[in-house]
Amino acid sequence: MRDDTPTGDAVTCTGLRYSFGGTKAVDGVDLTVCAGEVFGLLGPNGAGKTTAIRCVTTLLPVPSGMVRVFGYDAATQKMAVRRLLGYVPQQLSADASLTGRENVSLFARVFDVPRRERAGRVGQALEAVGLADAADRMAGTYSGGMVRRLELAQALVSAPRLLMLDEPTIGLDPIARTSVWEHIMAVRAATGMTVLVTTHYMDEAEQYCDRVALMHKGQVRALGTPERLIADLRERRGDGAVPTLEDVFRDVAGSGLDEGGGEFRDVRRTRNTASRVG
Ligand SMILES: Nc1ncnc2c1ncn2[C@@H]1O[C@H](COP(=O)(O)OP(=O)(O)OP(=O)(O)O)[C@@H](O)[C@H]1O
Repeated sequence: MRDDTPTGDAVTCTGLRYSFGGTKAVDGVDLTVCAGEVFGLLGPNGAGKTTAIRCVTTLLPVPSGMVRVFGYDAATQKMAVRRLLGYVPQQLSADASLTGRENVSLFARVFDVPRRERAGRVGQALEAVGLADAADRMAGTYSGGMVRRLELAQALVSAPRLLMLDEPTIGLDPIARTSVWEHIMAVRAATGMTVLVTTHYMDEAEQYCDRVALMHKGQVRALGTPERLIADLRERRGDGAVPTLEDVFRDVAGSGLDEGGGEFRDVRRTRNTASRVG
């Protein structure tokens, strides 16, 4: 019998590069996401986070370097990689004119959840994100936090081993942000899935991520547990003050962090995402 249980590290990127014309969006990224951890890819607008994770999802090709997901090559074994993934993109992926249940059912069909298991799995996914009671309402009537949780259910219905979330809490109020994270963490605790998340909310990363990579201008400038990165900066500064993860970021990114903060396209996309869930 074939054993499909994925083994080894969840994600390995080696020398990953991706350019849009002359723009080096990802400029030589090396990182490993261990199985079962919550890994945060952090950085300001335009740092290269979305491009990097799109390469991992196989939505973008890997023109240079290597990306592996549980050992499968994202360039040559796309379908094997896709079968292991759940992905919540920044752009809206729920249909406002369908109910929550219909939206999740659609994803169950797309991801080939066996017909006889479908209704049960859709119900479980909605339950897992706290939407069981609202499942038969139109998604158009949901609050921003509920829409994000619905998108989470869509990604969870295929029981992914690796859940990838691009800015899952952008534009949400603090209560809705906490609720999204609590549901992610509960599913992760129940299933042992790996979570790879991009965010520019340093406080969330500090609270929920086991390890983080700080990206700036297409490169990983620091990588480790939030505690280690903070302790290292504290030691370097030697003034007794306890820095935050944001201080660490400013330290590794230098003054570049304040210059512009991404191109117009990046800011506009962030605003669009924020306003459609807000
Ligand atoms: N489709 C595209 N065409 C041209 N350039 C792009 C495109 N998508 C991204 N870029 C550029 O690539 C760089 C990295 O963008 P990317 O979206 O990966 O950053 P990000 O860290 O995810 O930003 P954000 O937080 O705004 O999502 C930026 O300079 C951006 O302008």
